Amino acid sequence: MKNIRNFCIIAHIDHGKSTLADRLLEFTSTVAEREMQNQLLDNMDLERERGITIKSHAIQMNYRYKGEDYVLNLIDTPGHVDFSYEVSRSIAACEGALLIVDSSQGIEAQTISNLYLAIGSDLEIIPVLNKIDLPHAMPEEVSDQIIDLIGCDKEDIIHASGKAGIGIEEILNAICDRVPAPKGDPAAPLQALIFDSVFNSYRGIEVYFRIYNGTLKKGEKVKFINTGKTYEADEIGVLKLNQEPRTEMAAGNVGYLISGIKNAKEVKVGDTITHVDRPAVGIQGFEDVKPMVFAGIYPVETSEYEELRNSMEKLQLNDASLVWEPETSAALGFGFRCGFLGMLHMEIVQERLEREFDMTVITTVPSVQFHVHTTKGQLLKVSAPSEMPEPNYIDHIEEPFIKAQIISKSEFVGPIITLCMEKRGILKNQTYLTSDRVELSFEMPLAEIVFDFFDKLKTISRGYASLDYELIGFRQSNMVKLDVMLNAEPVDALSAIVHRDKAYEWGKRLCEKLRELLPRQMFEIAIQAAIGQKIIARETVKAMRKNVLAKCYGGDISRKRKLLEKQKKGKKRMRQVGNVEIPQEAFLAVLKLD
Ligand SMILES: Nc1nc2c(ncn2[C@@H]2O[C@H](COP(=O)(O)OP(=O)(O)OP(=O)(O)O)[C@@H](O)[C@H]2O)c(=O)[nH]1
Repeated sequence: MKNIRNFCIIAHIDHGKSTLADRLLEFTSTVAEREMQNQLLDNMDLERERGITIKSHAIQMNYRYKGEDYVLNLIDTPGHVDFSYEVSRSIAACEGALLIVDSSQGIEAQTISNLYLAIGSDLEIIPVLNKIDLPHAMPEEVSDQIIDLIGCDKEDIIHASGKAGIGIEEILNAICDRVPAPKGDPAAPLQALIFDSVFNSYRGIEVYFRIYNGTLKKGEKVKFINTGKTYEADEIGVLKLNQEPRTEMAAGNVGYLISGIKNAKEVKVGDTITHVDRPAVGIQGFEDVKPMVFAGIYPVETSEYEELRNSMEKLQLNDASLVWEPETSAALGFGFRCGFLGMLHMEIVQERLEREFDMTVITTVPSVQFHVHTTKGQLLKVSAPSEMPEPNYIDHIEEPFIKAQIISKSEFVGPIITLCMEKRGILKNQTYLTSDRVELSFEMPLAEIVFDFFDKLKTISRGYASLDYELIGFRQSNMVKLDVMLNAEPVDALSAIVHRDKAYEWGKRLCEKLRELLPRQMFEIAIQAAIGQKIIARETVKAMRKNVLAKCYGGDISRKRKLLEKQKKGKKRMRQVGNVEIPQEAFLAVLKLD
C-alpha cells in the first residue's frame, strides 16, 4: 500500500486537464501507441464532440521511480461548474490533486472553487503551470497568483505543457514524492466507498469503488450497507484502459465490481460495500446534491413513459447529480420533474437520454425552486409554475439567492457591473488580484444567472471573465406566474415564474417568440400571455394549408410515401397540445427572449 498514489486533476474548464492526462498515460506506457488518441479519457462521444469533460474517469498507471514500483490511480475530473458534484466525489477517493493553471490565462473562478474542494478534503496540492509552450504564456505573473492563492513556494510549481510534453516526468515524480500513500488497514473489516457506477446491458451494473479498509476477494459475499442487499463479487479488478480483473484487492486501491446487478435502484453512489460475514459500519458518503434548475422531461410518445423511467434510472447510475420524481402536466401527460446543476447539465442529460437510450424527449421551461409561504402559514417548495398556488393563497414568495464570484480583466469591470445590475445583482466586493485582474463579488437571484447570464458575461468580457457561484439562501421577491394560452387553452408546460417588474415585457416577448416558433397549421392560433385573469399580451399565428402531397400528382406511391415519411420525421420532438402542435424549441422559448 505504501506505493499506491491516488490523485485527481482539477482545473478551470479548458486549462488542459485532459491533454495532460493523455501525456501521463503515454509516459507511463499505460496505453500502447496505437491505442492513443486525443482526450483518451473523455470516452463519451458527447465529450469528444464538445471537447469538454462531463464525467470523472479513473485509470491506473504503473510507474517506476527511484527503484520502486508505484501504482498511480488517476481520476480526471470535469472543469465546468455544472459538474462540480463529479469533482467533489472524485476528490473523496484521492489523497492528492494536481492543480492545473493555464499560464496564458491565470487563475479563474473554478480554479479557486475546485481548489477549495480539494483543500477541504485535506488533499496534498501539486500546482502545475500548464501550456508554457504558448508564446503569450505569463509564467512569472501566474506563478505569483498561485503562490498567493495556496501559499506554496515558487519551486513547488511545476512548469508543464500537455501539448508539447514538457514537465511530464517531473509531475509523475512529484506525485510519488509529495502525495501521501493511502491510509487504511488491509486486515480490518471491509469498507469500500462507491463513487461511481455505470449500466452495462451485457454485464449488469458496474460499480466503481475505493477501498478504505480491508481486502476484497473475487467470489466473496458482499453487502451494500445502505440498501442492505447482498451479492457475490463475481468479478473485481482495476481500471486500466480496459478493465483488468484481479483476484484480490486491498485497502488504498481503486477498482470496479461486477456482480450481476440489474436493477438500477440497488446501487447508490456514496454507499459502502462490506462483507456479509464480517461487516463494518458505513463510511460517510457524499453530501446530497443541491439541484439549481428544475425542468420537466416528457416522452414525445406518451406510450414511452415507462421506458423513459427505466432510462432515467440507468442514466442516474452514471450521473449521481441528476434527481427526479414523477410529475403530470395537463398539457403533456406523464413525465418527470428533474433537478439539474445548471443549464449545461440539463442539455447533457437530454442528449444522453437520446443517444444512449434512444429516447426522444421534450424538456419544459426550466425554473429555479421558490419558497412559497401560504396565507395558512405553510411553506411550499415550488419548482414548476404549475405547482404555484392561486394568488389569494400566497402570503409571500422567496427566491434563491447566490453569491457570484467573477474574475476578469479590469477593463471589463464597467460592463460586468452593468450586466449584473440588470440582473438584479448587488455588488458586494471588488478586489484587485493583480494590477489588471479583478475579482468581483455579487449577490443576485439564482433565476437571473442560470439561463443566459454566462454567455452574456463571456460576450461582454470577450471571453476573459470567469464565473463561479454558490447558494446563500432565500429572499423575499415579488414573483408572479405568467400563464400562456394557445387558442384560449392554458398550456401549463409553457408557463413561467417571473419577477413582477419584468412580467409585462416578458409576456410580450414570449408571445412574439412563440409566434416565430409555432409552425403554421390549418387554423389560426391565438397566443396569449396572462397574469391571473388578466391578459397582458397577444399574438396570432396565421392559418396555412400545408399539403406535402400537393406537388405529387401522378401515381408514384413510393415517392408519396417518402414525402410522408419525411414529414413524419420533421414532426419529431413535437407535442400535440389540444389541437396545436408545439415543437421542442417553443418550450424553451423563454430562454431566448433577448
Ligand atoms: N498550447 C497548448 N495548448 C494546450 C495545452 N494543453 C491543452 N491545450 C489545448 O487547450 C484546449 C483544452 O484542453 P483540454 O485538455 O481539453 O482541457 P480540459 O481542462 O480537459 O477541459 P475540460 O475537461 O472541458 O474542463 C485544447 O484545445 C487543447 O488542445 C498545452 O500545454 N499547450
